[in-house]
Amino acid sequence: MSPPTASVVPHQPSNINDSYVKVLAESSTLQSVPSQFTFAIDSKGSNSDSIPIVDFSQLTSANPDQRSQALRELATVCEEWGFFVLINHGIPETLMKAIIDTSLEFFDLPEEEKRRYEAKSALDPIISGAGSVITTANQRIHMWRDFVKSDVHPEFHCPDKPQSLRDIVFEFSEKSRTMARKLLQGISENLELEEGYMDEVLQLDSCFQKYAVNFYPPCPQPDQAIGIPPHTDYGLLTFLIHNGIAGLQIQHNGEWFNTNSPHNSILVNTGDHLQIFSNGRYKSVKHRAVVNDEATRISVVMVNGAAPDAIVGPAAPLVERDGRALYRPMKFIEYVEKMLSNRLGKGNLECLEIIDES
Ligand SMILES: O=C(O)CCC(=O)C(=O)O
Ligand SMILES: [Fe+2]
Repeated sequence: MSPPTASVVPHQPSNINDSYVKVLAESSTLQSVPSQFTFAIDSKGSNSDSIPIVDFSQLTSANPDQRSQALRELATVCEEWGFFVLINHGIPETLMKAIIDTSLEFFDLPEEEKRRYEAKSALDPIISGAGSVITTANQRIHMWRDFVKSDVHPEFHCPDKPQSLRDIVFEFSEKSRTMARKLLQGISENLELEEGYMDEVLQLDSCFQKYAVNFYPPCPQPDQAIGIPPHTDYGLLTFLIHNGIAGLQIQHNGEWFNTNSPHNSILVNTGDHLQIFSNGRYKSVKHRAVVNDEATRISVVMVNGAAPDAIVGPAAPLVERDGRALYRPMKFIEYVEKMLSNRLGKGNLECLEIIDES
């Protein structure tokens, strides 16, 4: 007689709050949003033809007139929107597709594989899970999304599986870093800072980058759940691409706008550290991810920041020009830790605001 085969018991989360949203969404009996996810929201955003587009090839053009024009446009979009659609950026379409497809495969891995990266601390270099957040109203919200994140610079980390992920994420992070540096160079010129000042103060050669993937399964009641509630991002510039399913909304003049992105474009938003560094000139844009009842949406995000150890405060020449600093300086990585462990709670930027009592 052959020995009995061990019965394989699939991982049963001890508590529904532990469950991956993907597993929940795939359950054939799910018809409404479980109560712990309930977050009533009017998810219909406005559409606008005026969401800005920045042409990267003009920003890097050898033609000085073309470049000056592109720089002026960049200054306006950073001041007025904090968000733009980047086109002609030069990242190959094959790489964009590969990172979306391979990131998607991560969520099909066996649960044990994904649970290897469950967070032990906010600064773990690789984290995967399904997250909940505390809002300003002290409410715990379960977001309708699963995620995986890894730090990719200055140290490179990446989940072991899917096997091809490592090379793809490495290449994408390198290319997006080069792009981030060029955009920041343009921003630095627009802020009339001396060449090299920003690179040196923010130690951009060792800049922090995080790769993050958000996986939003179809939701039976999209107006009763949220992918990610309204928040701003830490860092200087966030890049985002997705699988063609809309869901990112940005706040502009108090109104929520749907973002759409032409084929092969990259969505860029300004982060808290750019607001701090620019002494409030460039606001970190508030955004959220809404869900839908038809198709799985995936977004691949690359956060671009200063070096982990760089102290980020308002740029000294701007403080001099403005007569005062609007924010207290803080080490980049301390801010990230603060934000991740209290994510989407009280605005982190508010903690650094210097109130003028004069
Ligand atoms: O998935 C999206 O569109 C938004 C993602 C996002 O805001 C984030 O990961 O911080
Ligand atoms: Fe975000």
